[in-house]
Amino acid sequence: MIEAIGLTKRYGAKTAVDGVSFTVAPGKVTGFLGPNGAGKSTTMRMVVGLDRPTGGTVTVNGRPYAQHRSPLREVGALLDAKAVHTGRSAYNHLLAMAATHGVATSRVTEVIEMTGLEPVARKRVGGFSLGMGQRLGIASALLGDPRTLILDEPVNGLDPEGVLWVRNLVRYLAGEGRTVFLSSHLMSEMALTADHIIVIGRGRIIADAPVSDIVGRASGTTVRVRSPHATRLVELLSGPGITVTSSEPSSLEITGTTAQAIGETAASAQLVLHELTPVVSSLEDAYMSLTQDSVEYHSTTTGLHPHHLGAHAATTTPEGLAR
Ligand SMILES: Nc1ncnc2c1ncn2[C@@H]1O[C@H](COP(=O)(O)OP(=O)(O)OP(=O)(O)O)[C@@H](O)[C@H]1O
Repeated sequence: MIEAIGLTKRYGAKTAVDGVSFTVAPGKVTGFLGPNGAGKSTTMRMVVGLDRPTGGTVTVNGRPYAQHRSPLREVGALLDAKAVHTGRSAYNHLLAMAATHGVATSRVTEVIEMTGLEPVARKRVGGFSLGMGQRLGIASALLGDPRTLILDEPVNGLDPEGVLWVRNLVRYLAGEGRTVFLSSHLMSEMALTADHIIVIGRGRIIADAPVSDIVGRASGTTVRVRSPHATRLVELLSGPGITVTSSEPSSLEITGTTAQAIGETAASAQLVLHELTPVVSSLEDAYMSLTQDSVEYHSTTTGLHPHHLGAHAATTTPEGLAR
């Protein structure tokens, strides 16, 4: 269990994490999602005492990380896979960690097997690929058989097989009742891996809900309509909370009402419709609409769908999704 209350981190004038409060519960995988620079790593570093909060508190299994007698057994963390730059072999690196933390030598062999590192276990870590480095980082995190796992972008640099392996591993660990907190900037990956998602943008929590809720609340809010009488239909539909965007004259994207209401309005005015489609958002869509205001640096190829750009005033606001 991880509990943050009003957690804040400022670097000079820059507020990296801005008064966030959240709970990461045991027995499930909680995804920590946000665009680059949102504050994920800083938050995770504060959880394990690597960064000192400017304000607020964070505890792991009921205590601040530093107050645990054997922290490695409480919390396993993968924070920067590239941090291990050593001439030692993976086996010796893990052995040294085990020795300094009172972990049995047999556990080293166990985590090497669990993470598929056997073929390279005797090789110098300095020469590892990013993927192998990630596996070693995860092996280190698992070494103390901790109740809580914190993994910062664990699938970075992994091939599809590696991504699948991480997904199965974290689901397995959560299934054993452990607390699993992992960050990513990829909603698609989180959708397949996490049970619960906390979304952070510009240092603030913008959503904290089960995966199904996040999609559910964002979906069904847009209806695609094609009609030769689009202009008349827009006049009839206009009202508070309704937003209409149009990429071509006969085609509309309408938010703030339902397909049923639009169909009835059209029928009573005898307007022909060529299409009436509720657009169910994918998780990626939900994420984009949640974070579109909180991306630090927009590029011109953000992958935003045109309707997101137009549907800015949609009724589903980030605040509306936050708990
Ligand atoms: N040591 C530091 N000094 C100054 N600013 C920092 C420092 N560490 C982080 N920041 C800033 O704080 C903000 C949050 O950074 P953080 O690394 O926590 O984000 P992130 O969500 O993990 O992003 P990424 O996925 O890019 O790592 C960013 O604007 C970053 O530039």
